[in-house]
Amino acid sequence: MKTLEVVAAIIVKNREFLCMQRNKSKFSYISEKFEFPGGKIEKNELKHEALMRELKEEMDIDIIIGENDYFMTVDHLYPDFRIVMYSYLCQVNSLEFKLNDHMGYKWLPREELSSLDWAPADLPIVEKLIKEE
Ligand SMILES: Nc1nc2c([nH]c(=O)n2[C@H]2C[C@H](O)[C@@H](COP(=O)(O)OP(=O)(O)OP(=O)(O)O)O2)c(=O)[nH]1
Repeated sequence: MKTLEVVAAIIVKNREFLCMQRNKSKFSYISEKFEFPGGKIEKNELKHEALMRELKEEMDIDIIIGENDYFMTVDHLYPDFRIVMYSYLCQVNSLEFKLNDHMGYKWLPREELSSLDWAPADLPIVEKLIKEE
């Protein structure tokens, strides 16, 4: 089975988390689900560099992400592929972004994160965010 290495950004502003809604997909289990923005790491890319590139491409966001912002790794088996997802936590004071690649978004406080229909691989991240305070 194919393994995808993915990076994702947990962006926090005024104690609210940026939750992005994926577009429709042929894979029902990720279609229109919520996720943390990011994408696949390309060959020879460092993880935090891949994440900055993806945020620029998908949302026109310029933020600096460093190895120190690492939050957790999720290893999840979907029916058609496996993903290993490295997440990074980024605090911002203000943020403008575009929806180049998503159908919508929500800013939610920690206690409301579990109300969304998340991509299954994101659930361990959401759980850890809810527990940490
Ligand atoms: N970016 C991101 N991907 C996630 C999350 N949760 C989750 O299961 N995924 C899955 C969905 C996709 O199968 C894969 C990431 O692919 P992607 O489509 O976002 O990445 P990409 O921009 O590099 O892809 P592409 O459209 O260029 O092929 O990881 C998440 O929180 N963020």
